[in-house]
Amino acid sequence: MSTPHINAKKGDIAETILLPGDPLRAKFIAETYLEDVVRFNEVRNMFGYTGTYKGKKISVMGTGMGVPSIGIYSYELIHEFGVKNLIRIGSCGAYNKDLELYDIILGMGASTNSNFANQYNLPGTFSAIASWDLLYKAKKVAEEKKIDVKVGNILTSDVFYNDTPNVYEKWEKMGILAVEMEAYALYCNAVAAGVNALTILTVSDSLVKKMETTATEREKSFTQMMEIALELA
Ligand SMILES: O=P(O)(O)O[C@H]1O[C@H](CO)[C@@H](O)[C@H]1O
Ligand SMILES: O=c1cc[nH]c(=O)[nH]1
Repeated sequence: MSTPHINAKKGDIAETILLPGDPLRAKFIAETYLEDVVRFNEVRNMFGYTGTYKGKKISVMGTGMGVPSIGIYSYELIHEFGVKNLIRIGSCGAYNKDLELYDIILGMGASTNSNFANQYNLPGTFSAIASWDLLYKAKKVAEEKKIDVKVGNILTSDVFYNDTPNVYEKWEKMGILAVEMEAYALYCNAVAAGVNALTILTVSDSLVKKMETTATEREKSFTQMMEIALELA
């Protein structure tokens, strides 16, 4: 049951999958946390792995950057491979002044400047929200692990390098905690198919404080977010 983008058979991919944007973050998670790992995808170097974590089957795969990319992968995972729980684990830029590097956010909802939801021909604006079950579980896991998490609205942006200076201040005024580039599409695809999705983010940089982590840190050091997500299988 291969697709143009995923060279795997149904059954090769677990019902629960972690989805970092970076395929090398997927490789790191598979190598660091999973047992009995099999790589099920390498098309376009978008590595995907299935293994077990504490005895439970779980997969992890990169999604690439941006709404179109995660739109493709999440749609195929849901509709061709029967995936039921899709947990994005991404980096984000803080809009809120109280957020520090490495803080963790659970994306209860995603706002956007993307037109992804136009395809549904809705007579209004669609609010994309996380699965309550996954959100609730992730919050409980974080509490058990004594990891502080912020829960709230995030922005899924089509633009990384924005030509309009300080546009983040308008979103911050509306309670947006941080910006990333995929959650809105993931939530749309999940809810339209009746499956579950959640986005967990680690603050990789702050637009307010003008601080940032390195590429290697983004690949390998956001382990608290990974460890929360792994418990959701
Ligand atoms: O770290 P990932 O998961 O890729 O997430 C964020 O990082 C990328 C931009 O650097 C975008 O994909 C954004 O959503
Ligand atoms: O989309 C993103 C991700 C991380 N940091 C940002 O500033 N934007």
